[in-house]
Amino acid sequence: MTKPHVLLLGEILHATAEWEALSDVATLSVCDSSTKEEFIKDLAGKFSDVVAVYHCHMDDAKPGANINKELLEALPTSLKFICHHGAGYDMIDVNACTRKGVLVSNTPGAVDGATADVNMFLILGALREFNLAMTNLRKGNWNVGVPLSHDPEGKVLGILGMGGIGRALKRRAKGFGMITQYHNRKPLSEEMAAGAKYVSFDELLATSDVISMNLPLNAHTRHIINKEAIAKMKDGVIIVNTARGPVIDEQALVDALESGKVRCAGLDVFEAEPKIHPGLIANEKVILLPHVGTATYETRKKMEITVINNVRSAITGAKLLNVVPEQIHFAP
Ligand SMILES: O=CC(=O)O
Repeated sequence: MTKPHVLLLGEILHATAEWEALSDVATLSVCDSSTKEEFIKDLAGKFSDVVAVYHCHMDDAKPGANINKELLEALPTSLKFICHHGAGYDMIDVNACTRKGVLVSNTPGAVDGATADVNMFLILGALREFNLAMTNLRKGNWNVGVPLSHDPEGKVLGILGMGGIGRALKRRAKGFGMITQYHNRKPLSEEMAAGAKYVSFDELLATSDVISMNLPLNAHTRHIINKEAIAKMKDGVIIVNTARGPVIDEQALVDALESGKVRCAGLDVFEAEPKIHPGLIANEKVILLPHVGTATYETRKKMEITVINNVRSAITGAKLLNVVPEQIHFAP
């Protein structure tokens, strides 16, 4: 009996043994199409019986990087599962997948600790304006002109999007004496909220000293932080983002940093990464990282194993372990 065909779009760097072990239940292929055109041809040829795809977050130019309506039209009708490596899956058009009967999984949980660590680093770095101090030292100016900054202790942290990363951040922030409030579409159970207060979106904006972006990017959250939202915030607020760049209107943030309305920001993600708004680069107070939230050996391996477990479950049990929330109601 022929085994179901699984296609890897991207690469596996850590869980190679676990990937190879999948060959006990599947025929494994690695996408070697060098252009998008060649990939479309291969989808009608050597990949025409693929049942599940292991999908990585790749440069937009790479074949298969974006699973949009156009690519979904070209994907074989045998395809039933897309198992994405990453918590954020904004490069996959989930509604179009649903219409085609394709289920999508991501890697929640695996990313939480590492991303929350980076998030906490950005909060501390922004509150303490460490980028300015570090730049000053490298310029040979020691601490001359480095202003006093602010403690985390007693500050109100407003988490927008209290999923796994938001909750892991709350635990870390508690250790620094911060008081957490959050906004989600729905309040969490008391156990999951673990003492964090549920507030409306506007209340979170108006009463937080630090606002942390921990929500997925979709049509509802794109530019959720814009000029109007920033106007509702406290003067001198801190904004940090480890989620996705486009949840913030970057131009509005740059303007607010220039006016002092936003005292400082800590950003791991950008609206058009890897391009960064020159107003962010020029502002030495702002702490910037090149999208490294999950970039540790341990976490990347956990993420790869999570994807492989989803592929295995898809192939052997026709269901995904981590189906994305949009599909949870009709997934088996
Ligand atoms: O950006 C990282 C992820 O989506 O996991």
